[in-house]
Amino acid sequence: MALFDHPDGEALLASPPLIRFTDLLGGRAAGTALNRLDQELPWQQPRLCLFGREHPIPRRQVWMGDTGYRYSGRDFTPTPWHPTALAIRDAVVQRLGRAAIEARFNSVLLNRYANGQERMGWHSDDEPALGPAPLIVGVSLGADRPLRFRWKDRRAPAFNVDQPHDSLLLMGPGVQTHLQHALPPRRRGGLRISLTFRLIFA
Ligand SMILES: O=C(O)CCC(=O)C(=O)O
Ligand SMILES: [Fe+2]
Repeated sequence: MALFDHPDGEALLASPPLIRFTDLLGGRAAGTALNRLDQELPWQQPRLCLFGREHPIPRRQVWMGDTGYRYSGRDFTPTPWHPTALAIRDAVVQRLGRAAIEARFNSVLLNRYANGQERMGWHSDDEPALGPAPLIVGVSLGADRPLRFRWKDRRAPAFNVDQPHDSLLLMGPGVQTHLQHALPPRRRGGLRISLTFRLIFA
């Protein structure tokens, strides 16, 4: 079976591969996971330097995993694995395994958006420590906020990907090379927590 054949995923792009899977944990478990992560993690709002000025990021975040991480010129020491994040990681690996996609993750960035105003700007997850062709998986819990993609060479129009509660979005090899993504603000929208799983090479 080819690497990106996917029995129950929905291919939003074939090349580079962008595939969405829904109903990752199941209704009750997904709600419980959202609540536990919301209440039990040490959410932080670091200040980042942008165009020479420091701003608090417009969301909260936690780095979790086995290795430190460098992001926007800052070093982050990870929080130890929370059991809920580990359970979600296991569910992701299993679900992808059923689609014949082999994945391994040693790190996750959790983002907490309290409301529609909180957001993430345009970027690619292309830090050298992720290797040249990373497989990154984003899991969404809570409010449905679309992720917006644009091609770096503007060869095709930008597009939105819906990220319903309890879904996962796989960004396969090449996605970070050729596209950027952002989580734009929305007029409405409640709490959302995303987990983006990565494999970091020490
Ligand atoms: O919250 C999201 O859906 C986007 C997260 C993201 O792009 C990231 O963690 O790098
Ligand atoms: Fe990202």
